[in-house]
Amino acid sequence: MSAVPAPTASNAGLVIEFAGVGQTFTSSDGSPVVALQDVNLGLRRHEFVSVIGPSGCGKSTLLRLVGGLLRPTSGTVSIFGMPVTEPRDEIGFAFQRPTLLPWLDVLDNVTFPMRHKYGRVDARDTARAQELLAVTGLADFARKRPAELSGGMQQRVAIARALLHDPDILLMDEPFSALDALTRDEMSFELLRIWSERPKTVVFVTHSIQEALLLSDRIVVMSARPGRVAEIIDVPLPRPRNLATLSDPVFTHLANEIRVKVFSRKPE
Ligand SMILES: Nc1ncnc2c1ncn2[C@@H]1O[C@H](COP(=O)(O)OP(=O)(O)OP(=O)(O)O)[C@@H](O)[C@H]1O
Repeated sequence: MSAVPAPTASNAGLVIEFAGVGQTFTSSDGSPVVALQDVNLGLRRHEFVSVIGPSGCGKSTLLRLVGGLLRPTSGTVSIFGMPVTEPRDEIGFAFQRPTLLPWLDVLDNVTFPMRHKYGRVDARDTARAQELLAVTGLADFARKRPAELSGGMQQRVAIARALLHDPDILLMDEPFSALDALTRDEMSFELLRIWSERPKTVVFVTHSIQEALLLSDRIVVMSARPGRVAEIIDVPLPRPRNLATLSDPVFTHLANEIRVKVFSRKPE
């Protein structure tokens, strides 16, 4: 068994750290696809960080690396100072589509990861799932099937499922992109409420500058492929954020600034 290196003084305070990370895939015709190149990035405890950038710049790849679904071709991704070598329990994942099991009701969908992992669901898991359904406004829908819910409600079920084991880290890959604009705003506020009640380090991939600004402490702007960290922008908007945040002059100013940055990053 290989020894796990101890955290170093430089990364001790970081929850997630990318150090010189590169990811090269081999495409179906055998040619290399450099998805990420020399990514250096550190995320602090309970920080909400969004990742934004042109299509194909490696945003999902970043999440898959943190989630242990992929090993970097160069550099190291660490969680709490330990290199990620496989999926870990302290991580929750929410994807673009809710991926619920249609034959299970809402409650059983939320507890499904426990059944899948341990072969059973205990009373504590069920109680926690019910609590999360209450937090996400779905208490009355526990016994409904996914097909009986709206898209926004299904996505909330998926988020409740990702939170079931109260992970320290929540990875979200465009979780609201399939929703209409109103539901999207509503879901953003809902997520902020959950995050403030149960703080965790969140990495949130989005194409929406508005969503990134509304939610984040910092926004990572990626360059077009090969994806690199082009810029990290602090979001000094006060919390709690609400509808008024959207018309804050700082919000408007930053939205314009980020728009220029994202659109000026043409593929190389
Ligand atoms: N398993 C794979 N095999 C080959 N190429 C891959 C693989 N996974 C990703 N890629 C390529 O790596 C690049 C980055 O992909 P990734 O999905 O991370 O980008 P993204 O920024 O999330 O894109 P989008 O915004 O369109 O969702 C793309 O060019 C993609 O085609």
